[in-house]
Amino acid sequence: MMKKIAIGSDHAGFEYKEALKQWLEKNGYDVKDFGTYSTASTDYPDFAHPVAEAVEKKEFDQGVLVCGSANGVAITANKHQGIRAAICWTEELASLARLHNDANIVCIPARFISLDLAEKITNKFLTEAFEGGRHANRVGKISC
Ligand SMILES: O=C(CO)[C@H](O)[C@H](O)[C@H](O)COP(=O)(O)O
Repeated sequence: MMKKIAIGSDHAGFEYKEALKQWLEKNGYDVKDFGTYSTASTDYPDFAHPVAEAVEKKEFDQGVLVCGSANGVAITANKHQGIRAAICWTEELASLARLHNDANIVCIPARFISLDLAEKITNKFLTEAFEGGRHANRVGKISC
């Protein structure tokens, strides 16, 4: 079955978000775009909250959020109880975010990495599975 992915960005992440959306569709993912829809200046919580809420409600399997540094979208998404949003700037970090942290949203820093690397990170994040075991105990202790 096609994996359902929620994607969103602010103005700083708009171009990468558009490119990642195309890449995801080309690679067989079912994608919903939560905006923004242009490079006009915006506020990242307006897009990070809807994506996080949709993933939290399990309407989507995973999420992709993009902003300039990835800090804003990650901080916002992690306010949601059911969300583990991870800032990833290497493929190995994306891999570890899945294997060890069972992260469900990948946060891409568009102003600091190439688009090619952003695609590789997204691919790694969406294809790795949580290892469970000792990591499940730790993930279980995150919520307060
Ligand atoms: O990186 C971000 C938040 O963590 C945002 O994408 C913004 O780009 C950043 O805050 C800078 O804002 P600006 O209005 O683009 O200067």
